[in-house]
Amino acid sequence: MPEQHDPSQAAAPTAPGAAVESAPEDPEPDPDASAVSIPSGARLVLATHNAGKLAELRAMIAAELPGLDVERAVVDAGSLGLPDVRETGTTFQANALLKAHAAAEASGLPAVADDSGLAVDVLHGAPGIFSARWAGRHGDDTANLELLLAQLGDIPDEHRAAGFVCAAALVTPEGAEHLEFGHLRGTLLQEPVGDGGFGYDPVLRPDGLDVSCAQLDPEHKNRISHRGQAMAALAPHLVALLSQGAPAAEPGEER
Ligand SMILES: O=c1nc[nH]c2c1ncn2[C@H]1C[C@H](O)[C@@H](COP(=O)(O)OP(=O)(O)OP(=O)(O)O)O1
Ligand SMILES: [Mg+2]
Repeated sequence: MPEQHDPSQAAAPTAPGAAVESAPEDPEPDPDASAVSIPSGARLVLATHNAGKLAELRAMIAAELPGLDVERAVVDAGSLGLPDVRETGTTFQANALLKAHAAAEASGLPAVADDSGLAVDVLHGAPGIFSARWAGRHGDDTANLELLLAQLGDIPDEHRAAGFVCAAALVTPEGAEHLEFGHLRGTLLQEPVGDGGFGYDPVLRPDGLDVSCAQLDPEHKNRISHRGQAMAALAPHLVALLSQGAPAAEPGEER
């Protein structure tokens, strides 16, 4: 009987940075081997499946690492085909670390993950880590926000203090971890306002401003946001990691 082997069905384990043309003739794939194909030039994985976060994280990394070719060097979990990680942790930091470890292990590249959410004072910090699934179904921003507004329907402005929280984790394939936090305090509006951003942006008015997060231009939001703060704190670690094995220093720079 001829051996059944369809190379198009085979998953190719790849070394970090290697472009794979064809599958190996190995009929017994190693279950531990990565089935992820890494585009050449990739240096960092953003371990998120949230398009809104991804756009913000890419812009932040471009701003923090001006020498980096972000288009090429920064890939995301979705485009690598990495599965969504079950967020089994009970804190933002635990879930950020879970997501970053999973992506770093699967890709062989350093990975950054963000676990974030909205914490409402009168709800003792809820929705918190349950922000993305507050209305029951994961990632339905409109349903989440409408449920929250309905729950707080009787609460007057002076008791609507809330804040975004972000834990950002950088994990290397060897398992080294860096974890940083950021917060953005504000007041929950009675109705959604603005059409920028994502998630709960239309219902949080940052302290000191008279617009919602969804009315800020992206640069302004990133400058003051929970995610912006956490990523700024992570930046020196990212710079140190990504400058390892980097080409040359700037002309004239002492080494
Ligand atoms: O700047 C923000 N502006 C508005 N809403 C935000 C923000 N930052 C987090 N949020 C909300 C969205 C989601 O309801 C939850 C994050 O949940 P979180 O599990 O961290 O992300 P996710 O599941 O959407 O994507 P992933 O886990 O793949 O990164 O908090
Ligand atoms: Mg999530």
